Amino acid sequence: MHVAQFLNLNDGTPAVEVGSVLSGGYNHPLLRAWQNERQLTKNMLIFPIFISDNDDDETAIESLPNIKRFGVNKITAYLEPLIAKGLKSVIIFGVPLKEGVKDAIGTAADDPNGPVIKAIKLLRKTFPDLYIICDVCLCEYTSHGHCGVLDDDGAINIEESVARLAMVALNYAKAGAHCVAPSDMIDGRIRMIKKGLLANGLANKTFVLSYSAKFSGNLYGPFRDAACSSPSSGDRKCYQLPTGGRGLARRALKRDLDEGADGIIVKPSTFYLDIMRDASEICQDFPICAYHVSGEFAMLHAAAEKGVVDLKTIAFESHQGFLRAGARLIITYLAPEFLDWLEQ
Ligand SMILES: NCC(=O)CCC(=O)O
Ligand SMILES: [Zn+2]
Ligand SMILES: [Zn+2]
Repeated sequence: MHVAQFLNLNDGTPAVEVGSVLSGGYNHPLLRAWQNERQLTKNMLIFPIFISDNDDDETAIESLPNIKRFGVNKITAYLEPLIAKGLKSVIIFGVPLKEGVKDAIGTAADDPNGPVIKAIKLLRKTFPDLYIICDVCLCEYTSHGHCGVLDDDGAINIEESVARLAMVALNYAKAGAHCVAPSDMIDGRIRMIKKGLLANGLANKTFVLSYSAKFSGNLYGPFRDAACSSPSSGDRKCYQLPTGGRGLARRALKRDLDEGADGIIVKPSTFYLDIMRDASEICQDFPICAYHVSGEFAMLHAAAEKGVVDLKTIAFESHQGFLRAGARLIITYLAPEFLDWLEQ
């Protein structure tokens, strides 16, 4: 019996109508590629690198699979094959390991002989086409491990923090960084950084990529192992956003654009796709970057090791999700793997 008769559809309409059939639109691999709002490409990948002040350092980080901390004498040999495979950009995190180098204002952050400034100069010279982003924060360099300068009562001193962060950003730009990315989340630093760059003739040469929507939470643990940057007391909840703070994130995104950000970061990524979507509306004329943070990366590896997921498949699924939500750049520890996977 015809299905229309069986269902008592006596009006002569077929059971499946013209507009019901979507599958004809994606029944071929090429058609599925056409459905992607954006295809993941090598240009989108930004690889985090940890540079310590031990020049010969090459240390594996247990909680960050396949990721090592390098000294300046070891980093170029590590990056060379990745750049040959198409890596276009890195974001540098400095790690001071030497005894006594951390202080209240994070002097080591922009020490001319410190790891970040040395790495910027070395990478600019060795890899002229590599785009160099520097994370700008104080937490790796302060004795208290907070992201700014503190008052006596332990609260962030906004004025002093912002001034110090702008100084660090300017020194990175002067050393040759193409982009500075302030991750501290302290109010007003984007405007001050822009002012400093402008006053020194560097505003037109330096991209300010603001961590505008950075949430405090449980996903930064492996990074803190790598960068040795856990706060010695308290937490970062008074400057990083609370998990439920969608409205705060929207306000921070608008504020940072007003202050002159050239691009923005949403961090972490997987659990904050709504924020990424918000950012793609609020910052629609700006590049939006997802930061797939250390805890997210470690979770994917752990699940893959347990056989719960396939690493490559889940990596594409998660990163494709960031693009779908509106991101156009991705800071990811999976960059080396993607360079291989995107060749296959
Ligand atoms: N500013 C960098 C971080 O706070 C952590 C990133 C990560 O967990 O990968
Ligand atoms: Zn910090
Ligand atoms: Zn941070």
